[in-house]
Amino acid sequence: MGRKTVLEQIDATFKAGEFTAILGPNGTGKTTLLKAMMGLVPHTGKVRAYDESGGPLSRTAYSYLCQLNKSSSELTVIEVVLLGLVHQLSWRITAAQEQQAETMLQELGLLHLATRSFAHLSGGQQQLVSLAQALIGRPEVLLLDEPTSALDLKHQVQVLELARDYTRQHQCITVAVLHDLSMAARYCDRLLLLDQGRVQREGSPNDVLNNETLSRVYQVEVDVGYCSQGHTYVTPIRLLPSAGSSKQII
Ligand SMILES: Nc1ncnc2c1ncn2[C@@H]1O[C@H](COP(=O)(O)OP(=O)(O)OP(=O)(O)O)[C@@H](O)[C@H]1O
Repeated sequence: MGRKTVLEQIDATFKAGEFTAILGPNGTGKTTLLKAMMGLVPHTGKVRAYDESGGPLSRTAYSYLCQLNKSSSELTVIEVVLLGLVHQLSWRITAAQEQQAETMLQELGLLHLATRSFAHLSGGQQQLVSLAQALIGRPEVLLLDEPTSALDLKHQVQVLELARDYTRQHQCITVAVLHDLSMAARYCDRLLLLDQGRVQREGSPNDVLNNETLSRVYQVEVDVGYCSQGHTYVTPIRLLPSAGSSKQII
């Protein structure tokens, strides 16, 4: 990025039908990795995606949900969702495309907002509508940057279940940047833990989430446990002395 190297020696493979979370501290290169996969930042090395026959996937097969920024767009909610079909739209929006957008909104429980101004929605509602936009084109590669950052618990579960189910049903390659380690463990098949621009650990939630690795990467003493259903959860205990004062922010 400019003359600054953000990521180094990233060697990762993402498989169709797998939901992968990218984890790691702030400023460590997670968004940059998604942007490199989208071809949005200059990078050396290669990012390649293949279809079932081994041919390269076209850019139109990718969908990218960027980090939440409150938008002042004058478009209505349904217009924002239809933009997700931008590669298929012509001068006229067909009734079928409009129906597709309504179905997508219905699936996310947002149909009642269809004619509202996108700018006047809450942050969480804008995030859900943006997800509808990302999904409507049935992407084969779905890149989600903190898709649940503005959502309450119910909507976090809804979004992560939807992303997981979509990934399996459509054999999509789905990669999401997440900060909630327990949610990542609950919904993702694979975790990729980044720190200082490098992959520190990757694998199943059980492989990646352990006290030693998380304490080292986040500088926080944590307790990694298993709930009665067998899911991994991470509870923070305290900042480690090497992390500095809790009053000093970044
Ligand atoms: N447009 C930019 N120009 C220059 N440097 C940038 C730019 N965007 C990001 N960076 C730098 O690249 C590094 C990685 O940023 P990135 O946004 O990828 O981190 P991140 O892991 O996604 O962080 P967060 O969890 O805070 O969203 C940071 O040091 C950041 O300052």
